[in-house]
Amino acid sequence: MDSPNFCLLKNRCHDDWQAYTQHRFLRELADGSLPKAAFQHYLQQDYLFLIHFARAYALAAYKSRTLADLRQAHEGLKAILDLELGLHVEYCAGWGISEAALEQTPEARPTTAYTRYVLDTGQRGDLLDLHVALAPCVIGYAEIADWINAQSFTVRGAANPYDAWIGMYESDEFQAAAQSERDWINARMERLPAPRIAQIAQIFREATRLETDFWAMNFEESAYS
Ligand SMILES: Cc1ncc(C[n+]2csc(CCO)c2C)c(N)n1
Repeated sequence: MDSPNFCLLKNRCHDDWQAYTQHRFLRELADGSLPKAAFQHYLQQDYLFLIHFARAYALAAYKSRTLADLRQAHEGLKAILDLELGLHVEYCAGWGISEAALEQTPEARPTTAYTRYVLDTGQRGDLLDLHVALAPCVIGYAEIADWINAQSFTVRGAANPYDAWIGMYESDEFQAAAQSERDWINARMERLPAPRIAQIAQIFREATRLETDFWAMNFEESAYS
């Protein structure tokens, strides 16, 4: 039998993974029909989300025993601060929303739920628990960009207002970050006993479901904010 690896985590929550990575939000983003208000809500919440995820990578750095693990955490932190947040600030500036205003955005409950789940899982568990809680995000967005590009209904270029978002997650930098995260998790899963696999599969599933809520909230803003 093959040794356990990242694919096993996805297979154990196949339906949840599909619900997350092929969500209605993404279909509409891909063909450009997503209402602007839904995207704006998403991006503003994601700004708050990324600040907490940067803290989670800092926690991963703190929990690292080796220089290699420290560098892995550093890469995640850098990608958020130097790349990802820049897109959010730029989109929002285009809509007349300043960074100061972004910081004042009230946090929606799905944002609180997901970010604090990852931070709590990381504090309670070890470095593998933390990376598995982060995996749906890092690896999921890279797979989502590939999925979007493979769909016949996808519209790219100036005709799609969300083209820059797709462009960021299909980029070599993000695809490489996702691959490095897959490799890191694969190496640590190789000799894990079944009960430990079951534990991390549960974490992966929970984080995946919280990602789905993060898409869904943008269509039902009044229920959350
Ligand atoms: C809700 C939500 N989930 C995932 C990402 C994507 N993402 C967050 S941190 C990170 C790795 C380092 O940049 C990636 C790819 C997001 N932006 N928002």
